[in-house]
Amino acid sequence: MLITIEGIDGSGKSTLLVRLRELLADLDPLFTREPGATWVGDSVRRAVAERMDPITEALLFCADHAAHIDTVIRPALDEGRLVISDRYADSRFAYQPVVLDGVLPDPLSWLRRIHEGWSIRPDRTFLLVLPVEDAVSRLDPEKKREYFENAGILARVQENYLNLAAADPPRFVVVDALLEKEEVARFIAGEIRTSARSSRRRPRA
Ligand SMILES: Nc1ncnc2c1ncn2[C@@H]1O[C@H](COP(=O)(O)OP(=O)(O)O)[C@@H](O)[C@H]1O
Ligand SMILES: Cc1cn([C@H]2C[C@H](O)[C@@H](COP(=O)(O)OP(=O)(O)O)O2)c(=O)[nH]c1=O
Repeated sequence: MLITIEGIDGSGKSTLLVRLRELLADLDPLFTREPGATWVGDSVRRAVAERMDPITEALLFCADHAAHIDTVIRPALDEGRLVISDRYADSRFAYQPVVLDGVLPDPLSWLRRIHEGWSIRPDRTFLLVLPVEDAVSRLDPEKKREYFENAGILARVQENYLNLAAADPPRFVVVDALLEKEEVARFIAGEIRTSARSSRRRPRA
């Protein structure tokens, strides 16, 4: 079963993942992430840091996804493991339309098309949602920021995420990321357990 965790920068994904490792240890999940589960992720980070053109950036994120599926996700799912990914395809569908706005006529359709036929659809996606000002105030002022990490861009990214969730309610669980950390983690861990118990075969995209 494939579970993905999504949300804007500062929504609490990394914090949640640390706690899920403890709370779900008995299920022996494989924890992974995008970008950066393979060396292709280094190219993505470089492209983002150098502000390469948006098409190059989107295709590199996509290449990272393909390598991630091939080397990490598919082998683990084939072994019947529970896989939990910190960001996945929905990050592309939420972030890149903002970056590609004005570059392509319909960025979301283009992004969906280039995932078709090979990407694996998650069984469940937990989307952490909070007011953008709260997310920005949580970001570490000492850490170098990607250009995505500004309130104007993140507001549009979060709107895209909410539209994705509204279009696919069986898959998405929208979680209030302002709740106390432990409450967020326990709720999501409980939902993953329930899904893991009831899962039979995993559907593919
Ligand atoms: N539920 C929460 N309530 C308050 N602060 C939180 C919560 N979750 C995370 N944080 C804090 O917010 C900051 C950003 O969280 P982080 O997990 O790094 O977010 P992300 O990985 O989504 O960018 C960290 O300082 C973290 O301790
Ligand atoms: C996976 C993915 C991430 N991103 C963005 C979200 C983040 O701002 C940035 C890096 O992701 P991430 O590594 O999660 O952020 P952090 O540096 O806080 O650990 O890339 C995209 O724009 N598209 C994508 O497909």
